Amino acid sequence: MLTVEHLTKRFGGLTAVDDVSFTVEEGDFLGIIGPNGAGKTTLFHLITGFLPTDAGEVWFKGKAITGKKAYQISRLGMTRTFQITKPFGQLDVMENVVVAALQQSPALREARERAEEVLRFVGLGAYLHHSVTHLPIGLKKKLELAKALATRPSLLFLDEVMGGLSPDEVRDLMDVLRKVQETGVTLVMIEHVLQAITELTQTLLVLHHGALLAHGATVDVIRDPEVVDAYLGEVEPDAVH
Ligand SMILES: Nc1ncnc2c1ncn2[C@@H]1O[C@H](COP(=O)(O)OP(=O)(O)OP(=O)(O)O)[C@@H](O)[C@H]1O
Repeated sequence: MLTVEHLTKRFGGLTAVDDVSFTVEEGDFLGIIGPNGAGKTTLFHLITGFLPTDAGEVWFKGKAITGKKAYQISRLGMTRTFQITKPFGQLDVMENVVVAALQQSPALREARERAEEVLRFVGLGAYLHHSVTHLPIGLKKKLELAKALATRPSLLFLDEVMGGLSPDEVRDLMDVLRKVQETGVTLVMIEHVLQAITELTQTLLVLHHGALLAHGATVDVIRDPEVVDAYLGEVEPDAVH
C-alpha cells in the first residue's frame, strides 16, 4: 500500500531523516518508536506532504506521491493526526469535523452526515455541539481522530494520540483504534506509550538518529537487544515482557 524509499531530510547540518526505506502492507497496524528527536514526526511530515524531501521517493497505492501537497495526498486516501491538537476554537465539535469532511465531499449535507457518523464512532456522540476549547485532553484526542476519519482515509497516520492520557483514556482510545482497524483502515502510529504499541501493532519500526534501526514483527523487534539499548531500556523496561 505504501512504499518509502531512501527518504532523507536535512535541517542545516542535522540529518533528521536519514535514508529511510520501508513498506506498509494493506491492513497492517505499524508502530513507529524511537527516542525524542529520532525523526519520527519529520518522517510523517515527509510522507504526508507537510514538508518537502531532500531525497527519496514515496509511493501510495502504486502512485508516486513525492512532492505532492498534503491536501492532494489526503484526497488520495492518506491522512494524519497531529501531535498537538489545534481545533478551530470558535467552531463547536461537530463543525470542526464538518470542516474536515468537506475536504472529501464538497456537499454540506453529506459532510454533516459523515461528521456525525465518525463522532459517534469515536465516542463523542454526546458532545456534538460542545465548545472545543474546554474539552478535556482525552476528548480532544478523539476529536483529532474524528477529523482524520472524516476524510475517509484508507491509510491513517497517528502522531502520539495517547500522549498525556490517563491509563483509562489510553485503554478507551485503544478500543477505538481496534475498531478503526476492523473497518479496513491501515494504520501507522508514532507512540511512546508502549502498552499501545505492544497491544495494537503487528509490525514495528524503530528510528534512531534519523535512521532505521529495526523493522519487523512487533513481538520480535521489542526484544531486539539493539532496540532495548537504544530506546526501550531507557524508558520503561518493565513494559517489555
Ligand atoms: N523545522 C525544523 N527545523 C530544524 N530542525 C528541526 C525541524 N523539525 C525537526 N527538527 C529537528 O529534527 C530532529 C527530529 O525531530 P522530530 O520532531 O522528527 O523527532 P521525533 O522523533 O518526532 O521526536 P519526539 O519523540 O520528541 O516527537 C530533531 O533534532 C529536531 O530538533
